[in-house]
Amino acid sequence: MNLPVAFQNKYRRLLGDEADAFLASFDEPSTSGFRSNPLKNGQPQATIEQSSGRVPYVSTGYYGSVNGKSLDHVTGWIYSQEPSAMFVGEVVDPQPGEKVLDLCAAPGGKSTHLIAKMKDQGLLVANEIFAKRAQVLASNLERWGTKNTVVLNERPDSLEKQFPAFFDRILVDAPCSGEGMFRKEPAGIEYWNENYPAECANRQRKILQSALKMLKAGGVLVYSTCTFAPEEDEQNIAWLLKEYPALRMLSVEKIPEMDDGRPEWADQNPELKKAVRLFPHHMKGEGHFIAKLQLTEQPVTPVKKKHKKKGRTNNNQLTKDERQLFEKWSTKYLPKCEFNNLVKFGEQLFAVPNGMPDMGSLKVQTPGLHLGTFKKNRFEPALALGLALQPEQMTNHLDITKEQWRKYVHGDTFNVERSTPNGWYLLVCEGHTTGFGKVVNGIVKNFFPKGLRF
Ligand SMILES: C[S@@+](CC[C@H](N)C(=O)[O-])C[C@H]1O[C@@H](n2cnc3c(N)ncnc32)[C@H](O)[C@@H]1O
Repeated sequence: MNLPVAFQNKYRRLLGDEADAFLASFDEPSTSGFRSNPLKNGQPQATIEQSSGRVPYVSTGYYGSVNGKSLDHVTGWIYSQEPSAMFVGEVVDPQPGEKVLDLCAAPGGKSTHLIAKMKDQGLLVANEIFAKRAQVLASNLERWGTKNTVVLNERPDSLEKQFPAFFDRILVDAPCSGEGMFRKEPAGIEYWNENYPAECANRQRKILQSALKMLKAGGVLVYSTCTFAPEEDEQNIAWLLKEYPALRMLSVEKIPEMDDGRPEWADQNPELKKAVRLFPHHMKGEGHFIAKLQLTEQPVTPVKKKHKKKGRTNNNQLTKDERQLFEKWSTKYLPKCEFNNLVKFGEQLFAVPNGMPDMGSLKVQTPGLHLGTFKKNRFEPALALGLALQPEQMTNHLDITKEQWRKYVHGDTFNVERSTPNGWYLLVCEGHTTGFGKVVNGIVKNFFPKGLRF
């Protein structure tokens, strides 16, 4: 790989004897991987059989690539993620019932991992600053089948006022110079110059300042990058520890192939050893830096008074007729499920997770579980609801063949036995809930969203 000379010189200076092995690793093929989804009702056997083994530090992690059109992928039984990035979710280690923020979340590798570790209990706020990327994030989380995730599309400093000292854990998986992505995306090398890591470090510090205003006393902050640059890694953590005396480093349990953080690449503070470096010349994966910190006391920054924002407008409230329509539908088809905090955005119905404060004027991509759409006098269930259900939760579920599933994702109708009663069905293929279909006189009408068909 054609690495810039200044890049090579920098890492020769930093790594000494190890530099040859480090620089040679850029000529090796990149490593891919995937995680299985414990929120679903089975194991993605078909994909696991194609894998080349388990990732030793993530119980749901495997080495191997993913077919984006496979049943396992389309129904969210797996998420494609580079193996060293998988360690971040393990370090965050969120617990069921907690309030967690993933501040730089798209496309959703870490968010899907975090909500899985939370057993989909509590609240995950997944935020992404760029609108297009926030859409991709929402779509990936929809496939994953989460009920307790809100997707926002905000700048970190706009969130501060809405969530003062609110979260138990915050992940800042920061935008960075991406040196660990050079093997996968060699085009990234073109952006690199000697000053680029320092520019990224400035932006990262601003994001960290916002994050700290949203962390509870006793809360945990995890900072990660996919770059090797000390400016963005140890030097940013050294800066945090100086700037915020109420922060302390927490140890990260490492496997032998993982490296300690390098105090000598920052201000010599030995605490920096508690951070972890994943290097591509020491282990399988593209590389990462992760540091875990705890806020020991009251929030370090004076919490700004929450501005009184306009509450949810009447447009978000359901009319009596709509409420009755949904209740009738859910009593018939989902008698064992309970949906709280119902809100409407346009004609779309959502269940907002418990514990989510008023969203005021925030840019909301998805305010919770998308239940469906009101259409004149009908309620039409959403794909997200279908993907968040277990087959036995729905009164009617229909086992379909792989061939029928292919017709479904292509947007076609297909036939079932004429004696099948009319009504809504959760379509289940080889144990995977795939979405809804409506049986009308032996024909399954297709409700797979147009934009996702293939
Ligand atoms: C390393 S990526 C996140 C990857 C994601 N956590 C995952 O695991 O899939 C960093 C993200 O930060 C976003 N970003 C860029 N500039 C930002 C800023 N100034 N503040 C917050 N996020 C930013 C990028 O759009 C990008 O989606």
